[in-house]
Amino acid sequence: MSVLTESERAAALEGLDGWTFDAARNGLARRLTFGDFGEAFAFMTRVALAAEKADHHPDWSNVWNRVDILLTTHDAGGVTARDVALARAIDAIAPSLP
Ligand SMILES: C[C@H](O)[C@H](O)[C@H]1CNC2=NC(N)=NC(=O)C2=N1
Repeated sequence: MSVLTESERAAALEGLDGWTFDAARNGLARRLTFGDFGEAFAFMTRVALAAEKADHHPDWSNVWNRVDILLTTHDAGGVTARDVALARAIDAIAPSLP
């Protein structure tokens, strides 16, 4: 899996919801805020299942109702189509939460 070019990455970002490119960490970043910890963790559980199924995993952290996600492909050293696919899956999960 090869790292996307700058223009491929920019095009991918246009189709995503609330993601930016974090140049310092070389990944796609999104922060989500929920009503409380339970909602945040329910979201993380669903993302974890999708990530495991795809064998592609987020770098992320959670503080109470906030989840910070960074998607990068460690094996390739940057953003690949696998990160874009996982970002899409996360976007599909996020709005379906109560
Ligand atoms: C062996 C296995 O396919 C790899 O280690 C996978 C697992 N999940 C992964 N997740 C991410 N984000 N990057 C990877 O390079 C990666 N590699």
